[in-house]
Amino acid sequence: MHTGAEINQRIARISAHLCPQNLQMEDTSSLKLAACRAKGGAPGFKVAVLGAAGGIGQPLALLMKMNPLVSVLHLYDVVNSPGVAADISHMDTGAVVRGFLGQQQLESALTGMDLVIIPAGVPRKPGMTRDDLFNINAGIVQTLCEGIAKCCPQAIVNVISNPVNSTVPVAAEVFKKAGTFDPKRLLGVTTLDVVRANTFVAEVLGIDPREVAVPVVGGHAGVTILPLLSQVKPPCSFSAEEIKYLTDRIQNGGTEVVEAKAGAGSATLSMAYAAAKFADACMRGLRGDAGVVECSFVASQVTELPFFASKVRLGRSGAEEIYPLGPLNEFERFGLDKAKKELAASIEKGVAFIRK
Ligand SMILES: NC(=O)c1ccc[n+]([C@@H]2O[C@H](COP(=O)([O-])OP(=O)(O)OC[C@H]3O[C@@H](n4cnc5c(N)ncnc54)[C@H](O)[C@@H]3O)[C@@H](O)[C@H]2O)c1
Ligand SMILES: O=C(O)C[C@H](O)C(=O)O
Repeated sequence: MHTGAEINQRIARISAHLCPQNLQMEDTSSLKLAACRAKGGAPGFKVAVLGAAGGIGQPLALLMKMNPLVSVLHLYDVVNSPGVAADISHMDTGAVVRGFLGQQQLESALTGMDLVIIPAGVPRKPGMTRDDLFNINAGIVQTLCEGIAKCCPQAIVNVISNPVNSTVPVAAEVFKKAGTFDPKRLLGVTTLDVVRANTFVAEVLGIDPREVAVPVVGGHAGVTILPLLSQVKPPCSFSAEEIKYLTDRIQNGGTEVVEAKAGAGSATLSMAYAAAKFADACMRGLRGDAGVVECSFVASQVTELPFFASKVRLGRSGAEEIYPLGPLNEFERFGLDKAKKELAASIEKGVAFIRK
């Protein structure tokens, strides 16, 4: 026999699980119950996806729900997140899913998170550059990072929103202003460039892309995307024609998808795959795994620029080691000079947006 109070508690717990987006900030009893559920679940990391109802956000939420390293998954958006959360929450994997809708629930979405992934923002249409997204997306990233600084300043932050070359500096400035900036914990996601490079190089070599590792350095837009084809693993050589073809295709992979989608957005599925791969690497680093190395756009001293993408070793505190670029050939040195010129302006634009 259950008492009336026990039955009420059980109903509250089930409804918090089914409709977690309905939880109010002041509804502390439901929040406590939801927290108990999380504690009772599999050990792992608490992850928030901001922009979870979007083209990237939805498949990324699905992939994070499938990741055994995730114990709690918070899905935040300004539209449609309750539906996405309800849908994803029916998957019989370990992570407890909660949805959060609108600015008034941002703080609840962020509190206690270990890893925050940001794919919120508008995507490109044909004819646009990533920089054309700056005016809208910089403001979105600013608001979300202000929430992170307040509610989970220790979290690892993965920035996907474009233009990454500027939104990462925006995020850094927000954190500096709040006194919470830790350069090791702020990572711009450039994994899609590496994923594309591995795929296109494997096609040319006629081998399995899973056997290929191409370092891609610099940034995440046009000529700032610099694949180091002289450092491909397994070691191989390319003709001058192949180098030109591969470099152009890797640098314009995003535009290739934007044009193919013909106004319906930019890469979402391959991006969700890339973001999930990078988030998994971040969590393996947080767990203390050795030798977790990925390319990422981070605060860096590898060049004279304050931010640069290169190989980083991910550990318990984020990007614990940033590797130098290694020997570059003449083609790559030329590409690096071009990349740095464009990157300097994009970084400055992001910094100025907050310091204005
Ligand atoms: N880093 C990369 O390699 C990479 C790759 C692909 C796309 N992107 C970028 O990712 C971003 C998202 O792309 P998408 O295709 O998912 O776009 P989308 O329009 O499909 O989804 C964006 C989502 O963000 C949400 N959003 C808008 N403002 C928000 C706010 N203030 N708080 C929370 N959520 C908010 C929207 O409601 C929407 O659900 C774009 O800026 C795009 O350029 C980056
Ligand atoms: O190209 C875009 O606008 C989206 C993204 O940056 C990509 O590389 O696919």
